[in-house]
Amino acid sequence: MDRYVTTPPPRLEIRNLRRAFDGRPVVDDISFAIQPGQVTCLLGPSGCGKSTTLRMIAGVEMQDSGEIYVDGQLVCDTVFRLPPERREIGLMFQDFALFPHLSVADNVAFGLKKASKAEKRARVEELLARVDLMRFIDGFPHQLSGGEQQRVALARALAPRPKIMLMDEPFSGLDNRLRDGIRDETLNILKEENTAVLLVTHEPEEAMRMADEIALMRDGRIVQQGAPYNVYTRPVDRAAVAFFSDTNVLKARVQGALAETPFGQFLAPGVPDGTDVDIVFRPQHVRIDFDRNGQGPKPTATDGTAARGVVQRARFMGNESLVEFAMDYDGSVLRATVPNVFLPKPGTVMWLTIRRDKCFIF
Ligand SMILES: Nc1ncnc2c1ncn2[C@@H]1O[C@H](COP(=O)(O)OP(=O)(O)OP(=O)(O)O)[C@@H](O)[C@H]1O
Repeated sequence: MDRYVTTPPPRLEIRNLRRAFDGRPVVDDISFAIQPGQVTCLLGPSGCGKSTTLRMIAGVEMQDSGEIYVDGQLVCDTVFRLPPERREIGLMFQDFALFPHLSVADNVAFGLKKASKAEKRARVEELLARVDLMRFIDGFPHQLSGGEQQRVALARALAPRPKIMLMDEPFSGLDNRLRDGIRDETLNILKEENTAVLLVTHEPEEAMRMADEIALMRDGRIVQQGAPYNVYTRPVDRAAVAFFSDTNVLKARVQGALAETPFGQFLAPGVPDGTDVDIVFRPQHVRIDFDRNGQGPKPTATDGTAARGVVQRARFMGNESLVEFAMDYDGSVLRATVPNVFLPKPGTVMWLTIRRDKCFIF
């Protein structure tokens, strides 16, 4: 019996990928790996280098340095370059453009160059059944809705059994209600096919919904990588918090490992005396209490001291209400969200506390 258990190499691995345009680094030393059946999301604002990374993996853009491996085999470095069509990579982009003059069946069969007629037909039928579109097999793209076209595009991309699927904002052309369903369905099919998926998006909700792992990108670099829960709850910096949600910021100076604020003291272990810090927290972690004869709630260890604020504006957002307060201590605005309907009148005096365990100090 074999005494050694070897772990297979990742389905896709990129090492130290770099690309500059006109001397400006656009992809700046990016490395990551994706296993079969895993969805990794490159998430970041417009222009941070997501699409360029994807294009290098697809083979339509050359890197300045770095390597790309599929199943442990070198696909591309600065000397060797496997042509795009031999990389066994499927592509899905926002403007997925089915071929308008080809039938649905011929669109799906497009990448099956080497297969026999019978094999092609079998694979086309299998995939169209999988995306629940067999009834359109002899139809043409213009007879399909946007969502149906998207599902044909998925079937077309999957037909040659790619090892890796690269998706660049593939759902952004669809309207909201349709999008959730198609996203989930696409994800199920990709998982069943055991495809490694690299999805590019600038929408945190999409990344949280789809990804097993998020790689947060900024200015050509990956600033944080991990499971969505970890990236959301343990952000590396203020911008990483702000990328996922609205934020509030308190400024404070540290003395004796404590940051003094109108909401009481915050622990700042290891921060040198005299350092100015930002205490960052999300609106859902602000607690609101009514004013009782000019008093707020008593200080507690978990919520600190209450600070007095006056309601400026309250808006109903569907699942929650967003209330903006002008704070007494310096007139700055803090935002709080409250589940369901909570619409106090502008001018109402209230007391705010902040959940200590949900704050980030940078
Ligand atoms: N061929 C090119 N020549 C010059 N600059 C380029 C080229 N391709 C991309 N860029 C620049 O590189 C930067 C990153 O572009 P890229 O498309 O990778 O970003 P992105 O994160 O995908 O953004 P978006 O979500 O808007 O597509 C941008 O500033 C872009 O203008």
